[in-house]
Amino acid sequence: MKNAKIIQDLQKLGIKGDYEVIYNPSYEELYQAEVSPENQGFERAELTESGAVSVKTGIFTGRSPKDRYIVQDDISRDTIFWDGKVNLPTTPEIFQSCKGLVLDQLSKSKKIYVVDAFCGTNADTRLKVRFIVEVAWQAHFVTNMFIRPSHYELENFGEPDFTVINGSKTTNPNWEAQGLNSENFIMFDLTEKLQIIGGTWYGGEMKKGMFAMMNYYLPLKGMASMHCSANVGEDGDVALFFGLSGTGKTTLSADPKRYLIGDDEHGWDDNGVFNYEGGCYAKVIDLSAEKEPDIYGAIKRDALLENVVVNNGVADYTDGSITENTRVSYPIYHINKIVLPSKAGHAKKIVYLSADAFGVLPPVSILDENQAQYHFLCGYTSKLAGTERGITEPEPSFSPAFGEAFLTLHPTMYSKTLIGKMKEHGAKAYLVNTGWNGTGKRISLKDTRAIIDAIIDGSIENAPKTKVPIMNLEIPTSLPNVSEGILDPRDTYSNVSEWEEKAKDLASRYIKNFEQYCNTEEGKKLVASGPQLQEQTI
Ligand SMILES: Nc1ncnc2c1ncn2[C@@H]1O[C@H](COP(=O)(O)OP(=O)(O)O)[C@@H](O)[C@H]1O
Ligand SMILES: C=C(OP(=O)(O)O)C(=O)O
Ligand SMILES: [Mn+2]
Repeated sequence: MKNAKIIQDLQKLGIKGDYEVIYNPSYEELYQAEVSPENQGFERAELTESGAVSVKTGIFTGRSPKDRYIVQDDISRDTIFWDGKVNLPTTPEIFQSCKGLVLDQLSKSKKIYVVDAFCGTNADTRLKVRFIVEVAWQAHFVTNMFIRPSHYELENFGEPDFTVINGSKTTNPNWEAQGLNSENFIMFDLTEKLQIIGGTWYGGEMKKGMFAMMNYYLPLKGMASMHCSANVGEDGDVALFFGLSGTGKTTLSADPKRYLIGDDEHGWDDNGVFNYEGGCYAKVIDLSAEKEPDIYGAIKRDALLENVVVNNGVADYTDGSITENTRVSYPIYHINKIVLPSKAGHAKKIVYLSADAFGVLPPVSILDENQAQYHFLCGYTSKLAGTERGITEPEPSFSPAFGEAFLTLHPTMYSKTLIGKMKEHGAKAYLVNTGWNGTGKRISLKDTRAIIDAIIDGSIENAPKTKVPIMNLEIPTSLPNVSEGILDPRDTYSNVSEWEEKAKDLASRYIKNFEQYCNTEEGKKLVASGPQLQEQTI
């Protein structure tokens, strides 16, 4: 019996005691478990009018990067990028101590949910991940977000490649003596191939945790591993949308004219682009059926809302009183136009989404090959409110590969692999500002969508163009269906000198940030492709 084998596996891992195992529950079983009156506190879910259930994730409504550690040992020592910020080192001893806490917590459970799922569409590069959780909606979350194996695949799942044990109900009392940041922890051990979680209930730690692991294994095999959404047109033309949280990956990839490949995490190998996930995780703050019909329509039975205010069973998407980072997860087939399995050919258009809080960047710039590399390494954008603890308003940030928080290797590993693929397949890159301009307002979704259309149908290449000084960017001055007077950011200021002042400030930030890449000839060569404080002389 499968369950007897799973219980044996859990006992071997150190989850003792007498518990019932619920293995890969169906959506119906998950629903019954989530709304059970036995649930306490944040375990509870409530049914909403759309058919989706809604939960609160407790004090953690976003990721907690300062509590995230990777064990430093013989496997990780010389491979992980120990930048002192994203990948914080911990010792095998501290990991074992926290693992003990998580095992003790689960050993007290009467019910344990075990979900076996895939991370990665292709059999040769996917991770077979086993999630072990005690909260029903956490099992629902990973069922939505990861690739659901077929019955046949589940029968033949074999040993997992990676295991995630979520002990969100426990915290670490020894954190101070152990020199950790807090009683909460998210830890990875690459030798044991294990992620453990304590303190935080936020499901994003499991989702982005496995993304960080794919970001480790795939580039080491020469593949690009990317924080981007992806879609494909009728002709098989693939577009990628890179960007930090809140910049528009999910929104802009749900395009009724195209087929969705995935909304957040992809690889690119010799055959093309492929999704890591089996679902989407969309922001729902201010969501409306008019502006975002595909995402709105995806919120139905089996979708899982997080931290949304619900009044008498009706979700109020305008209410950000719990967090700005209100979310919904749903299986990818809740979007009407998709490709399944989630993969397609090689990408032809690469869009870097940047939400510029300074209002300096043009809504769209056309990048040449060196600029494509320069801006990918810079990853200039803003951290938007909500997805990370402590971020409450847009904070300018240079996030290499538009995903610094999830890079396990040196940033140049990601630029090398991506730029290599781009050159091989003749892909063109564009920098799109989905943030602010001189009006003080965010560029409208309608304008951004028209810009994306012009990139995808190629009309941007035939548009009249000009060069924006200081930022050293080439822009179109007119595009079909894009509002007049916004394409050149200088036109959105009452006085051009205002823009210039801000642009100089931003340019010096770019230049300073890029110094870290100037210790190689290759890096130094790219400086000329970035913003310039002096007029360039040839
Ligand atoms: N011009 C714009 N382009 C894209 N998104 C915009 C724009 N203006 C406002 N938004 C809003 O910003 C958010 C983008 O979030 P999302 O697509 O989930 O980002 P990501 O997937 O990159 O985290 C959505 O709530 C969307 O409605
Ligand atoms: C879910 C996250 O990001 P995104 O908004 O890119 O989906 C996250 O950063 O935890
Ligand atoms: Mn997203």
